[in-house]
Amino acid sequence: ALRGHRGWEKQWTSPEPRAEYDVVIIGAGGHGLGAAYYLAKEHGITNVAVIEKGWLGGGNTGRNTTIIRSNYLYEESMHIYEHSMKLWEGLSQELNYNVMYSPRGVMMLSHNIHDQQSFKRHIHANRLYGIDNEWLTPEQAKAYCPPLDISASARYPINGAALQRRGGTARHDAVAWGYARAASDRGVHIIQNCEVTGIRRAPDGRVTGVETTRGFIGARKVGVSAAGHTTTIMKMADVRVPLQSSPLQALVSEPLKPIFPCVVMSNTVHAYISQSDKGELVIGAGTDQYNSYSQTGGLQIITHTLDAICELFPMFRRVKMMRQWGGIVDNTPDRSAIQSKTPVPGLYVNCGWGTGGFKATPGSANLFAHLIARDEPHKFNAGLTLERFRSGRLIDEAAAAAVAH
Ligand SMILES: Cc1cc2nc3c(=O)[nH]c(=O)nc-3n(C[C@H](O)[C@H](O)[C@H](O)COP(=O)(O)OP(=O)(O)OC[C@H]3O[C@@H](n4cnc5c(N)ncnc54)[C@H](O)[C@@H]3O)c2cc1C
Ligand SMILES: CSCC(=O)[O-]
Repeated sequence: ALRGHRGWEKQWTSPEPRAEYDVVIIGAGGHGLGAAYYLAKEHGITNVAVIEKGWLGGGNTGRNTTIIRSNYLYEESMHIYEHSMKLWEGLSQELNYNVMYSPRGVMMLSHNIHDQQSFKRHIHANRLYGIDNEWLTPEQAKAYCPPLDISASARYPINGAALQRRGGTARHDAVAWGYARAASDRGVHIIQNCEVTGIRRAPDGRVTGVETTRGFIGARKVGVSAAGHTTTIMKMADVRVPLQSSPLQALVSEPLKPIFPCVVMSNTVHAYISQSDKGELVIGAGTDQYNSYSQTGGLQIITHTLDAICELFPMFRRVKMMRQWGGIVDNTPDRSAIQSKTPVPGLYVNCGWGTGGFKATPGSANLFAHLIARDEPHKFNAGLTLERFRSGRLIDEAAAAAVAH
């Protein structure tokens, strides 16, 4: 129950933009809204505006399959995803908004010796860092998720699985709404239906504000948190960012009685599945193989994914699909995020979360706020620099990305 339930009055204000703010954040997704909240709450910076071209939460934050986990390979990744996981565990209380965090377990299926070696490497690395992750035999995987077909005649044989029991799901809309209300309560302005069309700079190169469809808005600091649209925005400041924007699709089935107890993912067959609290099977696919800003995607991608789901879980072969959609994900060459200062003084960028940034929402927001407020990274996001693509100090998480990207 929400403490001090507020009835149905407005959840957040929708003010006219001021002429100037201390900080402007471009993008009212979970990352941008959360960063504004933490700027106010942890750094006392409340003269902040989050500028959103559409409606808050309407981007990937409201379009994802809500999987949360921290079982990545490298220390830089484990820092930020585990920081996030710990924030997820207390987020409903922090925001006084039920984000429906559900640690039901995330199980990554192994189909061949390569999968097995890769997952066991992740398990050992995670355990060294203090992150829970364990190897299951096929029989143990079936016991944890009874609908799974582990028979020897299965189209995609299973030789084991990696289980993170603290992994799970959360309600994506609620995360955006919770951060928006909490930020707004602390004086942050959320300016929706206001597209950023330019980034203005002073003669010495420093950022001075953003051009928008509702006029110029001045700011000493600008944080870009626009996911699939990052490259087009950073180009407004002559900053190139190594991202590929492409569609990632998901779909939901007709509602069923509770039948699916956890999250199951398969890198090899490009499919993952969970069941929402409304009873729908929530199914995700790999990315489309082309760059695009369309929030749709190719039919062949989801039919392949449904083939895989039907082979892994034969009992779902007669279930009807109800709705399909896509988002535009921003993948970096090494499949790790960028949270960094830029060559433009006062301009900061948070991007590259690709297909896996929902799980990072609270951690990323918290650390992006730190970077903007202090003009230097926290130790947990210090490795996520734009510079690494020049130095070659990459953080290769393609295997942990979990589906074909
Ligand atoms: C189908 C799908 C499934 C996914 N599943 C998972 C999952 O299970 N687990 C997981 O961890 N991750 C998942 N992801 C990835 C995750 O959704 C994203 O990485 C994450 O939500 C990004 O959050 P964000 O706040 O950075 O971006 P967004 O929520 O996309 O917010 C960016 C905002 O910037 C706004 N914007 C863009 N350009 C401008 C402009 N010029 N002016 C003003 N505003 C602008 C957009 O309108 C948008 O609202 C999935 C993504 C998709 C598409
Ligand atoms: C879209 S893949 C979801 C994840 O990274 O756990």
